[in-house]
Amino acid sequence: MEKFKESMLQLITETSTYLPPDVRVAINAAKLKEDAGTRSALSLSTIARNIQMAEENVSPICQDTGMPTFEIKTPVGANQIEMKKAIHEAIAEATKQGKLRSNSVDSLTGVNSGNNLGPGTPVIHFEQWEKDEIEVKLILKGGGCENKNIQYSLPTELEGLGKAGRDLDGVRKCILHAVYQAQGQGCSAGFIGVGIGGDRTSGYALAKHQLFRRVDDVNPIPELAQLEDYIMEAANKLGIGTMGFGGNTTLLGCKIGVENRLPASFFVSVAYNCWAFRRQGVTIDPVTGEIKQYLYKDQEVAMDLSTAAAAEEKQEARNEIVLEAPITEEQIRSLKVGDVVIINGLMHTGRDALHKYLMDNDCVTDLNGGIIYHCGPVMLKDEAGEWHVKAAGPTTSIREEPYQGEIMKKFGIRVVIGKGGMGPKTLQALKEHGGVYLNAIGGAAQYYADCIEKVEGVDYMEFGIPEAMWHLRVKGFAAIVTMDSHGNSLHADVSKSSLEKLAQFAEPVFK
Ligand SMILES: O=C(O)C[C@H](O)C(=O)O
Ligand code: SF4
Repeated sequence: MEKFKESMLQLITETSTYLPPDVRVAINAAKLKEDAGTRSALSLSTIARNIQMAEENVSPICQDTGMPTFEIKTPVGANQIEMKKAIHEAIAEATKQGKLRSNSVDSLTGVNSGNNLGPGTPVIHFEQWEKDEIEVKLILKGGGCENKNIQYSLPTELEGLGKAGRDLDGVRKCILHAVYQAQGQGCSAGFIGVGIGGDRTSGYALAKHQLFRRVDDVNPIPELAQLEDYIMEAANKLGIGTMGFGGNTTLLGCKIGVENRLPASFFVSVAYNCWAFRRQGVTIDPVTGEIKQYLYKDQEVAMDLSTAAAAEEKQEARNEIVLEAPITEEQIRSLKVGDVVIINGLMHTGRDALHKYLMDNDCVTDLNGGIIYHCGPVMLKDEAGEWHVKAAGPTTSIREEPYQGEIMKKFGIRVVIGKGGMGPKTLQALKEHGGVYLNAIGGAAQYYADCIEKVEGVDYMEFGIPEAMWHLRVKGFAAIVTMDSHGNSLHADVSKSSLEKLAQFAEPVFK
C-alpha cells in the first residue's frame, strides 16, 4: 500500500499541475479563433502562459484545487478500505506540499480542516471490474465553476428561449441556457458534461461523469453526437468569450450522457467546468501498486505562446495605467472600462468570510485608498516561518455583491480586483464613492503568484488559509477595468448582448 499511496500522490500532483493534452489542444485552438489584441485573446495568452508555468513549477494551475473526486475500478477482491486510507494519506501529503489548497471547510463552524480531509472530502467512488488492474481517475473541479452547475426539470420556461419540452429539443434549450447563465463566472471558456435523465442526484453524477470523456471523442449515440456538435457551434455564437469579455470562444467541449428516468421526472443536469479542466487517470498494478500508464497523457502538446508577443504589443497601444495604493478618487475617476491597469505595491486579499466580518467589525489594517483582491491563495510556510505564495488567481466576485459597496464606502477602498464581475449594487457604489472593479484572469494562479514579490503579513488566520487576509506586495500585476465609476459595466453589456443572441436559438431544431 505504501507504493499505492505514492502513486496516488503522483496522480494528484499531476492532475493539479499538468493540464491534459486534449484540453491543451482545445485551448490552443480557441486562441487561434480570437483576433490578436482583443481582451479575449489577451486572456487566452495569459492562460496559455499560466498552463506552461504550472507545468514548469510543478505548482497548481489554479489556486482552487477543487473537490478531489476519484472514480476507481478494482479487480474483484481488492481491499478498498486500505486503498481509501492510502488515498486519504496522499491527499493530506499533497496539501502539505502545496499541490492542493486546504479546501475542506466545516459547513457549520466554518473551520477549515487544513488537510483536505473531512466528512465527504475527498469523494471516492469504487466499482469492480473483471480486469486484473486498478484504474483510478481523478478530477479536481473548482468551486467557482461548480457554482455554475445547473439542473433543469422539464417542461420548463427558459429566459430567452421560451418553453423547453420533454424531448431532445427541450434538452437542447436547457444546455444552451446553461452556457448562457454561466457567463464568464465559471472562468469561461468552459467544458460541460450533461446528464439527461436519472433523478436529481444521479443526474448530476452522470453529468460530472461525462467530464471524464476525452474532449475529442465521438458520442456512440448518434443523436447525442449530433446534439454535441450542434451545441458546440451554437454556444460559441453567444459571444460571451473568455472570462466573459466577449469573443468567439465560449465553450471548449460538450459531452452528453443519458440514463433512464422516472415517468414523472425529466431532469437535464449540467456540470460546468472551467478552462482549468484538471482531470487525469492511471492504471495501477494491483500487486506492486505502481503506475503502469497514464490515461490522458498520450501525446505532448505544448501551449501555443506564439501570439503572445503580438497581443502584448497591441496591449501597449491601449490605455495602460499604473496604480499604487493609496489611490485617490481623482485617479479612479480617470479610469474607464477597457483600460488595462498595472498594480504595484500593496494589496490585501479578502473573500467570503472577511467580507461578512467587515460588515459589522473594524479592520486591523488601514484600507483607505487601498486595494482588495478577491483571492484565496495556496500558501506554504518555510522553515524560517516565512510565508510563500504558491498560487494566487482571483475568485468569483459576485458572491461579495451583498457586502462590497458598503465595505468600500466604510473603509475607503478604491479598487476591487476579482473575476466574473459584480452586480448593480456594487456598480452604484463605485459611482457614488469613486471606485473601480478590475477583472483579473480567473485560474491564472501561477501568472499572478509570479507578480507577488513579498508576503508582508497575514491577519484573520482563524478563517483558514484561503479566507485569511493576506497582505501582498506586488509588481506588474495586470488587470482590466470592467466596471468603472461612471456607471459602465462590461459584464452587464455582455450579459445583455448574449441574451439577445440566445433568443436567436428559440426555434425548434431537433423535432
Ligand atoms: O476558490 C477560489 O479560489 C476560486 C473559485 O474556484 C472560483 O472560481 O470562484
Ligand atoms: S478560479 Fe476559475 S479556473 Fe480556478 S477553479 Fe475557479 S472556476 Fe476554475
